Amino acid sequence: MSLGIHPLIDNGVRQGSTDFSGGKLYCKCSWRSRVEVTLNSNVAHNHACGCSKCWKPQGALFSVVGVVPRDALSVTANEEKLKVIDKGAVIQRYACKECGVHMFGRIEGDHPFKGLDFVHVELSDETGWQGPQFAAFVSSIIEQGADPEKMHLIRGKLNKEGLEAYDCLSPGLMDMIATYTAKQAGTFRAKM
Ligand SMILES: N[C@@H](CCC(=O)N[C@@H](CSCO)C(=O)NCC(=O)O)C(=O)O
Ligand SMILES: [Zn+2]
Ligand SMILES: [Zn+2]
Repeated sequence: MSLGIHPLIDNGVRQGSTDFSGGKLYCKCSWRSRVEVTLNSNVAHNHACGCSKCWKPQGALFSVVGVVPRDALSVTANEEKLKVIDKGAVIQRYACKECGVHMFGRIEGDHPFKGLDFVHVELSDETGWQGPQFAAFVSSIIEQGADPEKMHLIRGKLNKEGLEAYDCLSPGLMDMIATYTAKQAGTFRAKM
């Protein structure tokens, strides 16, 4: 049985190159009218995400999404085809109105990840992008119809491909969120 986790994971995760410094992402429209996003940076914290909001390719249970500094991202063709799919979400996801692909997600309000844009490197023809490092929001796939009884198979496959399976974010990202929250609360480094 093929679990269809994600094309970048199903047949083995490929790690990128450390000296890779970015490339272009394209939506799925024909080349004449496709939205083009240029990244002047590799991604970081690249991960499989099981949440219901991140864009997934057809048939995949997970999205693969990483971050770049906001200043490293520019829309370089057909920007007028982009629209924010949910203005109420923390991450404002800019999708192509025609093919539906999410080209990037941006946080505008106060947030620990403000300044980072969320992108899907599978939209690039280039190799060298950081490979997926872990899986986040794994249990959330149940909300989209996955069978709870099959979750051990999903987590097993993720682990087999070297990805730790978390039901929220990775410890590194959770620490970033908690550090931000502690600074806001005035409790940062108050103990130990
Ligand atoms: N069970 C929910 C979880 C949604 C969720 O909190 N998603 C995270 C991760 S997205 C990238 O890692 C998040 O930060 N969401 C903020 C946003 O999407 O605006 C579900 O599945 O919907
Ligand atoms: Zn498109
Ligand atoms: Zn997500």
